[in-house]
Amino acid sequence: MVETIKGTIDRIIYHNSDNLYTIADVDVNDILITIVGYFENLKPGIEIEADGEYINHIKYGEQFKVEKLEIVIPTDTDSIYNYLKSGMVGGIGPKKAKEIVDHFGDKTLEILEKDPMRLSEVKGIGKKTALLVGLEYKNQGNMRDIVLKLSKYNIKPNYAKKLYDEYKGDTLNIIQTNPYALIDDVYGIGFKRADQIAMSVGIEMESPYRIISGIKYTLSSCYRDGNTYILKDELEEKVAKILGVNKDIISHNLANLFLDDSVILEVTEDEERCFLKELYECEIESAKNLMGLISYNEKDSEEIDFDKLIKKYEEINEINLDKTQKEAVISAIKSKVSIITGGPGTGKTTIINAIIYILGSIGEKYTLTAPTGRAAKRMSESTKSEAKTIHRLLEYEYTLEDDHFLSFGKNEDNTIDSDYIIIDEMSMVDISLFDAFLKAVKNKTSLLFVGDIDQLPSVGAGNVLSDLISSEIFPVTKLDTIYRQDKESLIITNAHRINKGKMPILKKEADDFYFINTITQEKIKRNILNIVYNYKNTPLKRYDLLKDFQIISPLKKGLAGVSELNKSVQDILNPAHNTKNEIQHGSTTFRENDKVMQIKNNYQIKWTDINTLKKGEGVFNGDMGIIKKIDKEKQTLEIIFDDEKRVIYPKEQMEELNLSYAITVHKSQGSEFKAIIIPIFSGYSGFLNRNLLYTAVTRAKEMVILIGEVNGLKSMIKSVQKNKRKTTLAERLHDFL
Ligand SMILES: Nc1ncnc2c1ncn2[C@@H]1O[C@H](COP(=O)(O)OP(=O)(O)OP(=O)(O)O)[C@@H](O)[C@H]1O
Repeated sequence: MVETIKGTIDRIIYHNSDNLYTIADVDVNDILITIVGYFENLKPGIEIEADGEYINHIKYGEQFKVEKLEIVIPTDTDSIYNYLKSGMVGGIGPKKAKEIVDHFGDKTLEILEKDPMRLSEVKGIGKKTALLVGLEYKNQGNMRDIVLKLSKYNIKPNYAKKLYDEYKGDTLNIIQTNPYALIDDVYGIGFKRADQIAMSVGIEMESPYRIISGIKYTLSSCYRDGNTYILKDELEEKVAKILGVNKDIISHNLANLFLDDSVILEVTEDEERCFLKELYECEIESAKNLMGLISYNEKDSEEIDFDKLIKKYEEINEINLDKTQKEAVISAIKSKVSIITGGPGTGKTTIINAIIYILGSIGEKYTLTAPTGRAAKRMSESTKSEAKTIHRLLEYEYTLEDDHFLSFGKNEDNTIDSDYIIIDEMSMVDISLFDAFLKAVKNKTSLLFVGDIDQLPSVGAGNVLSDLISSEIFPVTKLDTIYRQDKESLIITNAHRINKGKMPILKKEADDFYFINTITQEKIKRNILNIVYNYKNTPLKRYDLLKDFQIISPLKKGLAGVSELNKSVQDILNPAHNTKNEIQHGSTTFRENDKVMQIKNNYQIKWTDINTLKKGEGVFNGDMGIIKKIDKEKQTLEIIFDDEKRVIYPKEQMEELNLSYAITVHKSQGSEFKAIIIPIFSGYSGFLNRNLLYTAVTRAKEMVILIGEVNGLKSMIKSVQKNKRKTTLAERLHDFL
């Protein structure tokens, strides 16, 4: 039965600022009643009136479940003072509250609402503060109103708050006319969520907003799978299925998108392709710029005495480059654009070092770069020369004004000053970054792309390294002699075996490659947890499990997927303790000393180098760090990334973080760890393939432990992910030949 209670908030027992779930005690005529519901900004001392029902909670007893809550605007000066001093209106604390109420008496709230500038009559309040307080007061009233109205459309308060923050007074109007606008405007709202809202608001199934949004959503999911285009027929079918409408309606709306150029249709002899405009342009521009580069002028390398320089390099480094390696060095220096690909331990780094030695000797200015922070760091260490991430090399900037726009300081008008640029880990470079990079390359500059073609392709769209090789336009050296191969070390031997489709060798005496045979995800998980728990009695004993060790799982979900493993391993490696602060975020508990990973690029977040105190911006997808401190009051996390960058995460940014005791293979690309555990599963045909296993195994420097099913291992090794991505870079390069 719905009842109404009226009283004063006595204390807030719990408040989750994420979803606004709140538990509070309310003093109703001297009796404390516990209310639960979703509220923004309740403070002790505030008077409320709430409609709801009494429920019996198994653990907490009787509670009042609130359906509707209104803050009673006080009228007498004491109540107004209590209301203001509670901090309800940002910018006014207890002292100011008293001064304001003393000055305006029972007219205070009227002044706040209608003529806030008069607040500056109070000593110590300037015009600016008066304006800000007035705006805040107005904002709160509007927000309460809108949050309430949105709840009718089943929009929870946490979303309602995000919407209000974005649209303010226009919120209702936008929700009722085109909720699909939310997808672009409000972080965290995707097509599915917007569509649910649209349906509850009563938007027509066949509304053009809905169809067009569905088309764009489907195109972007094809882009997320790595393709740069999708066949028209396939697109129409997919959209029709997702939206539950007739395919003809999709064709009709798609035609309009072709007309305004936001989707590009390309008809070839055998295909009708649909592209998102940006990706279409990226592939064409990249091809044009790259071909422009090689046509600019041939390099004059006649004068270089390669034999002498290579010999010298060999003497200094006490190494003899083999024939292929020497040819790779010479070809790389002679060519405007060239490629070196090879698996682990085949000499890629050795060749890069030889090349930069020669470039240094002949006085050419070279630049080293790699797609991720970790890969760039490794490149710096192995070459003893500075290597930057491609983003940093391009001097990325992120502007808030222009709709969260990422731009690069280095571009066609301000090119990179270098004679020779080497990109390592090229398999991770996607078409958008490649396009931005090529725009910033001078005509005189030569390029060398180094990578391992058998690794998983880039997370973003495109298949750049593979397309460059298959175009057969640039000199390519494929390294296949394995040099780093200690007698008893099996990691590299086995990585190459896996890559060739053979089962790994499992020798008793080898102490760096283990396979623990077990079936079912439950047992796999139990085995992993056992090893972590008893690691002092296992071969992992020589490692620091926070720094040197990584669990790399092919799956996100499931018992032995990343999410579950993270929770369980956290309990073992960093259990709760009264000396360690914690913060709850969604279903994740972040605790001091936890290992975490940034899961999306954030170009703006500020960091301070803990050694040099240098300041900078940007933490990127895949960066890992440790939570050093949690400020429970301010609800912030202090994280140190890569032992050097200190970053403070406010509550709303925590959705960009995951625990990272376990990470996916995709997130592990470009990183290396001393010891890793990989769970091996059966099933998921196609997804669990050879490249995935190969990429995971090659992340380990000293020890690999595979745990799972032999049949799963066999089928992964058998399953080859043949270049399934739909991309056109190779074709475009030929168009410009
Ligand atoms: N021609 C050679 N003769 C002897 N040793 C070599 C030769 N080429 C490379 N090596 C050695 O093999 C090891 C692996 O080489 P390098 O690190 O260059 O390979 P890589 O392809 O970069 O491997 P990874 O991708 O695993 O880092 C190094 O210790 C290197 O000194």
